[in-house]
Amino acid sequence: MTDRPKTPLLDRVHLPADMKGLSDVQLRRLADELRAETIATVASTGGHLGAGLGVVEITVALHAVFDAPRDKIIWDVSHQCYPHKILTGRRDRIRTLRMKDGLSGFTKRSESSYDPFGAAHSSTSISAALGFATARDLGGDPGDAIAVIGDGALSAGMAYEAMNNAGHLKKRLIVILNDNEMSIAPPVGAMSSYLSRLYAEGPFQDLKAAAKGAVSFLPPPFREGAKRAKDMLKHMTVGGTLFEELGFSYVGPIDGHDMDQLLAVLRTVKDRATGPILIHAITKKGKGFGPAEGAADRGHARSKFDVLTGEQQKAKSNAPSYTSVFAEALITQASKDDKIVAVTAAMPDGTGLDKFMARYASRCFDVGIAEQHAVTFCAGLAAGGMKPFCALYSTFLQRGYDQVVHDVAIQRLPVRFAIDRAGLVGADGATHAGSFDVAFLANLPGFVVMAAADEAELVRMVATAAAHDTGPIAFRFPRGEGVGVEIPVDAQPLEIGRGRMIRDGKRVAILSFGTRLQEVERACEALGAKGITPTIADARFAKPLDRDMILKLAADHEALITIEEGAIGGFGSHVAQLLAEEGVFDTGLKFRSMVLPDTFIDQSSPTDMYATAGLNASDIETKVLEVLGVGVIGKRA
Ligand SMILES: Cc1ncc(C[n+]2csc(CCOP(=O)(O)OP(=O)(O)O)c2C)c(N)n1
Ligand SMILES: CC(=O)[C@@H](O)[C@H](O)COP(=O)(O)O
Ligand SMILES: [Mg+2]
Repeated sequence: MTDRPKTPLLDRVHLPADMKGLSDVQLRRLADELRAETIATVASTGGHLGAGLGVVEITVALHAVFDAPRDKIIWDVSHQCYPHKILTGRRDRIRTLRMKDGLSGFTKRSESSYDPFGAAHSSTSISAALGFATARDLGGDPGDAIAVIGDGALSAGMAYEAMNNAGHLKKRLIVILNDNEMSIAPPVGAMSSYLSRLYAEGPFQDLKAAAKGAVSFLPPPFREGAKRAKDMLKHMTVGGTLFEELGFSYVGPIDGHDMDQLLAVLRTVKDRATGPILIHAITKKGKGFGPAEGAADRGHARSKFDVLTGEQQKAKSNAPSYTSVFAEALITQASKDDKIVAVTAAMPDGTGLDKFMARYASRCFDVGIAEQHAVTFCAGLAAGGMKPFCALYSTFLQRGYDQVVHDVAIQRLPVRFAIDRAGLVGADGATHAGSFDVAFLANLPGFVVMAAADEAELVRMVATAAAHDTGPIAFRFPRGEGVGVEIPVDAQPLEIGRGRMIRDGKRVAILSFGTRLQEVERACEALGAKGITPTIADARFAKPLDRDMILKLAADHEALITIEEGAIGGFGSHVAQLLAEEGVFDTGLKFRSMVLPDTFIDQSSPTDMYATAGLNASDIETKVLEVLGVGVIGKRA
């Protein structure tokens, strides 16, 4: 391919195969264009910005040297995959990122053969890559397996489980440690300090032999830059690192933005690697976009923004976010009780614990991306006499489930689970939906499980959790803003297992668990115009259930409908179990349970996702009409 400076290279590179004839100079130019395209894309779509900007050169170098999709490039978390998507046949749809029917914000097997493994939760890449490498050696899919994992993701146990196994299996496996000295927040932990020391401690041992080889084995089109590569390779380290002790060859640290270094190292590794090898690349999160580089989170995630100034579009809302209401309520409780401590797994901003930390630094712990540890750490804190609040997103709590069962529930330890991002979250899609926590917590003996219907209820539930000392307790609340209700100043603990009546009506009772209550009220307004006035109740508790209230609702109405922002097996199932056990169905009660459907719902706005789920006001209205046998049902089967 001849270099024509006026034509953007990116317009000629639709797939990695189109990069194969490019010179190293052209590859550098391609990286610059890719960075500009990534910035322009996220400016128009919003999404994860900083991580992608940090791996632009790594992305170009990987696709130039390796042969995807035959070689499997596995991005950890995969929030950094936008440049990869642009280079792998998806540039024409890149401005649909994270939108309904658009590209996912993460890698997804069903989206492209260049995404060999889907991700969005962290620290899975080395395990998956080792799986591919092992399958290959057993006669499965051929090709190299390359995991690209961040320094933040390296705080999770899974990454070590994978390295431990890889060091033992000794399969050819390539891991690129993308070390930008950032997680979402500044990284924490001893491993992070260790990586910083590796980075800072040079000069390293010579790798002269490999350097020599680096020049000689390069095919003619790639010889450019080889001299520099040779010089650079002299300064890399071999031996003595933790990774070497685990059975990996360690190469680095290298400058992950220097294309010459990257190309030389990757070509050498591609040519010579026999067992597991880890390439330590130092990068900058947000690289090349001033407003991201200069931001505290290095541009981790952004709403749509102005490319020139970096200024982001602001959400229009007068109500505070549930997260901030939780944080303030926890601070209030902590000011009255010095046994209260709080734990986050690498999400201080996302969970609001950054505010708590600013106030009570010694009582707040960021344990890194380590949800399993967070749960058991809280169990230990509780056993030691503290009152731990374990603040996790619903979707990430999934990772700590055995710890919830084995370390917390069986020992009846009073760990308080503050479960943020409950229900459908929007643009992050199915991987981040908080769908399952009610189902997997409410079936555990002795657990108290609550859902807040609005921000005032959330404050009451924080007070309830603080006061509950006899066993585990959880409360869930959604992503985004509250409804603008008045927040109680001196919130009192709720009576455990007591729901509340919202309004009395006739014929049908709707029993809501969580923030669908607003949709229920909207539906009932519309039904009122049709002469139907349902009773509305807020269950507050999925466990223990308010048996008296539920049995009375069942006795006083011809139909009972439950609704929740969770999957089958949650609140509605517990109500059904109660009604069945009490013989209520034998008396002819009509019962419906509105839950998330048995499918993973792709990204869209939360409202649209709830429409897909059939849980919006119009769906509730339709359900009431259907159960009462009234009106025409045109909307949904
Ligand atoms: C199990 C899990 N916990 C938390 C998160 C939220 N999360 C997404 S990216 C990220 C930081 C990752 O840091 P790093 O691996 O260094 O990548 P970088 O963003 O710096 O490129 C976190 C905590 C997650 N995706 N998965
Ligand atoms: C990739 C990841 O897991 C996080 O960055 C997540 O997208 C954050 O979600 P919130 O925006 O809801 O905090
Ligand atoms: Mg990082």
